[in-house]
Amino acid sequence: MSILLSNISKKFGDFVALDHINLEIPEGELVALLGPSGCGKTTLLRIIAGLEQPDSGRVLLSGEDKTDYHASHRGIGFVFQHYALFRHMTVFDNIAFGLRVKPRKERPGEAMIRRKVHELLQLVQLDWLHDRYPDQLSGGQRQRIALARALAVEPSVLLLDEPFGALDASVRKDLRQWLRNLHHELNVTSIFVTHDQEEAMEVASQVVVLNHGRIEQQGSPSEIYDHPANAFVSKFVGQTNVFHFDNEDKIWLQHAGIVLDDPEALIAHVRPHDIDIEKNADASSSPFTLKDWQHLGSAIRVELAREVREQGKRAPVVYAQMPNERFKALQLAKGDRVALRIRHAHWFN
Ligand SMILES: Nc1ncnc2c1ncn2[C@@H]1O[C@H](COP(=O)(O)OP(=O)(O)OP(=O)(O)O)[C@@H](O)[C@H]1O
Repeated sequence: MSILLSNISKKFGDFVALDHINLEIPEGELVALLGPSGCGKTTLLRIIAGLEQPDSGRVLLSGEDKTDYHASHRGIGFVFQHYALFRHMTVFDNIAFGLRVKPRKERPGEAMIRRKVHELLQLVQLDWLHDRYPDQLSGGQRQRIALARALAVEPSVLLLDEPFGALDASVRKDLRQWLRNLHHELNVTSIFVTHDQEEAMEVASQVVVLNHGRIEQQGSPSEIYDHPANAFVSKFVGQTNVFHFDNEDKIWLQHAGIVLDDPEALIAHVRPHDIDIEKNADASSSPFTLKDWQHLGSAIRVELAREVREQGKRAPVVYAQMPNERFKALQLAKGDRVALRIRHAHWFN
């Protein structure tokens, strides 16, 4: 099912939670709504689900205006972080619930329900837990059962609000991959809310970046990361160094290979992996010294301190990132003076 949101606005009292949202999601996409806390992600999800009414604007599902339809008549399944399983029911009964409460005419027979629930349990790879109660499951298992329960009624759209929010980092990582694979298998149009940019980039085919109730950018993970529409997106979707071309940064930026081709744009954002460092003759006149470094696994993050000419001013630390081998080859020690080479910058004004 495709989703079209046209001019959606929503206020709570005087507070504008959503401000003229226009968004088109083609059938079968796996979309991440990404943004800082309070930017309106959950409100938008609830409006699509029919759990909240917009003040203005329309929600079209497969081209049909469903704005005034009740949540139960939209063909949407949802999994919310705090939308707990029924504690007094077994895993099996939790998943069967949606099928058993269907109107008599649409309700499958008990044998059919049994088959379907076991199929879903195999899909989420937890068939062996069918007779347990929710309290006897781990957090990750509970989330997978909640997803199986949402899928039981064959929704045309799946909405997930911070589905892995409460889980620890390694379980989260496994479930991300698992959700991606599951989506490949089922191809249900799905939207999940997250404030974790890594999660959005890793799982989604499309990322929608929200801020203060507005869409800042929509695109594939690589479009968002490599071509951020503005400074907010650039900062939010990955670590970046911010330089100002109109002050004393200008001299060393030019030394580092930066060319300003738009005179209006004076702020350069440079990703740490777009900075290389050198310990050559150039370095003696460089304002940078090696302050510290950290191992990130396959890469090293280097902290560079910069001298500033104005007394009493301190420049922010500059971060560079490089493969372990490159760092080893440089044979650096703390306090070494280094020259910077910048491969690429994004310019904003
Ligand atoms: N029922 C409500 N009454 C009043 N204000 C609300 C209500 N629901 C949400 N808000 C406000 O609207 C804004 C957007 O809330 P929303 O839950 O959509 O944000 P979010 O992006 O999902 O945030 P988080 O990542 O923290 O969950 C917030 O400032 C919130 O306080």
